[in-house]
Amino acid sequence: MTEPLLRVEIEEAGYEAGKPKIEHVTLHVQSGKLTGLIGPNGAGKSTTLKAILGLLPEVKANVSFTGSSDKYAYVPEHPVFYDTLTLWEHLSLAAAVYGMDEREFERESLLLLEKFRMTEVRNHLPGGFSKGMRQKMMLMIGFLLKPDVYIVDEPFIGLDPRATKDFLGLLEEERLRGAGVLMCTHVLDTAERICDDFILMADGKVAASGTLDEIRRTAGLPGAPLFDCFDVLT
Ligand SMILES: Nc1ncnc2c1ncn2[C@@H]1O[C@H](COP(=O)(O)OP(=O)(O)OP(=O)(O)O)[C@@H](O)[C@H]1O
Repeated sequence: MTEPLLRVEIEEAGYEAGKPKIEHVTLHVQSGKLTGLIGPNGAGKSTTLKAILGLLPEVKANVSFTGSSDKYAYVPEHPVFYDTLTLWEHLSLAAAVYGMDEREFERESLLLLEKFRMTEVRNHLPGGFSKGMRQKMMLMIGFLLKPDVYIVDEPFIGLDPRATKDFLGLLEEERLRGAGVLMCTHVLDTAERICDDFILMADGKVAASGTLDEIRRTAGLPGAPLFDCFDVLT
C-alpha cells in the first residue's frame, strides 16, 4: 500500500484535562480515496476532526500530513465568514494567504463560481446569502486551494440536489487528481455510494473501519446497506 497523505493516531482527545471524549482513533487517508467518518450524534466525529486540525486543548495524538505540499483544506460544517468581505474577496483572501498566483486565482475562481452557479453574486456580501450559498462559498474556498487533503465536515445538509451534484462532481475531479478526502456525514446513502472506506464511530471510539464489505463483515450483515450496518454497530 502507498504512503497515506494523512496518518492519524489519536490516543485520546477532549476539551478538558482528564475528560477525554475520544480514544484510540486511528485513520489513514490515501491519495485518490474518499474516507467517510460516520457515527451517531455525539459519537466524536467533529472532535476527531478538531483533534486532527490541532483545535483542541487536550490531545495525545500523532497526526502527519505527508503530501508533497503539506497543504490541506478544512471545510467546516458551519460557515465562517467576514461580514465586510464579498464572496470574491473571500476567495481572493484565501488565495493570497496560500500564495496563489494572481492569474491562476482568477481563472480558477471564475470556473468555480460557474460550477457552483454563484457568478452573479460574486460581488455580494455573504451576510445576505442563504445557508446553502454560504456552504457553497466554504466549499469553493476549499476547492480553490487544490490541497492534497480535504477535511470536510457534513457538506450535504445545506446543499440542494443540484448543488450536491456539482459538489460531488468536483470532488470526483479532485480525487482523480490524487487528492485524499476525509468527510464527516450523516447522509449514509450518499456516503455508501461515494466513499472508498469508512470509519464508524460510536461513544468516542472506532466501532468498525474499512471498506463497505469489511464493515458488513464486522456487522455480520453480508450484502447489507451501510444504514443497517450502522444500526447494528452503534
Ligand atoms: N465544545 C465542547 N466542549 C465540551 N464537550 C464537547 C464540546 N463539543 C463536543 N463535546 C462533547 O464531545 C462528545 C463528542 O461530540 P462531537 O461533537 O465530536 O460528536 P459528533 O459525532 O460530531 O456529533 P454530531 O453528529 O451530533 O455532530 C459529546 O459527548 C459532546 O457532548
